[in-house]
Amino acid sequence: MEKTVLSTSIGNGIVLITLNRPEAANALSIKMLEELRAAAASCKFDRSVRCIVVTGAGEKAFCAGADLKERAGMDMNQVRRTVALIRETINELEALPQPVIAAVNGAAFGGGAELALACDLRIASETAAFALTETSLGIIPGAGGTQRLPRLIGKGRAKELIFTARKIDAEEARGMGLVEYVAPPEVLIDKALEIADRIARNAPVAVTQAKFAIDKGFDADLGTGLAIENNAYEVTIPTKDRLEGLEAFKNKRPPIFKGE
Ligand SMILES: C/C=C/C(=O)SCCNC(=O)CCNC(=O)[C@H](O)C(C)(C)COP(=O)(O)OP(=O)(O)OC[C@H]1O[C@@H](n2cnc3c(N)ncnc32)[C@H](O)[C@@H]1OP(=O)(O)O
Repeated sequence: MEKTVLSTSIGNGIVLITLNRPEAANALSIKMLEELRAAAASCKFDRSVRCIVVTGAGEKAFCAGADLKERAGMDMNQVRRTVALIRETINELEALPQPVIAAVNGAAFGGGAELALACDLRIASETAAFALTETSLGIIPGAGGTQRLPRLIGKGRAKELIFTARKIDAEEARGMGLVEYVAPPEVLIDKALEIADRIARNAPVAVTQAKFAIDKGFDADLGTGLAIENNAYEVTIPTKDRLEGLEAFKNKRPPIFKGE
């Protein structure tokens, strides 16, 4: 049976994860969720992985969210179980120690938008569109959308998008701070990989600790956040990479970081 998630190591510690159901707008079937979970788990424990890029196969959709055809045949308990699977998979992707970049190549609707929201950075194709369509389907965003969207773009804008289920294009998304960059479709992956490569060249322990400090500190009060930052900094002090950074600076050469 064809894989619905392709995980490809493309060198320099970068892994490209492709949602691969273009004929179904890359909707999150149970099989795809299980494969995505497995792909995330294999990155989590692999110290050689320094950055992950997630994209969708085809030109039309990044991810159309929950598989609504699969859902149509489910009873209420199966729906609960499937929504929990979507939520957990997206949470696990967010919790990866390495940075995760969404290369949004087309429509990111419902759970697809929520997947993008759980990534650390979002690069959108000029042809991308975003929407939390759930209220138009009689449900609410159930995979973090009601929580991550207001944290990213503010409560009022998030409420407007969620209450109206309005679709926005890539430029509007950028204006709101929902995406960091917009790129022409033909260079979207190159742009995402360029950023991934810049990240992958930095000291892995430093990058993962910076992610940890930002994510864990973001919702805390400032004092707690600064204490989290201090602890995260402490982790970098005994590393060989810190000494390599100093040595490379002294010798005016690029550092070679090993993640130790
Ligand atoms: C916790 C999470 C909750 C949720 O995620 S709720 C679901 C939220 N998702 C949506 O509201 C998206 C619904 N889909 C769409 O709006 C459109 O589709 C797209 C904009 C994504 C793509 O539009 P276009 O390029 O015109 O293609 P197309 O003909 O509509 O779709 C291609 C094939 O993909 C199937 N498909 C699209 N979305 C889903 C989906 N979410 N679940 C299952 N199948 C989907 C279609 O039916 C069709 O298939 P066929 O060719 O057999 O007619």
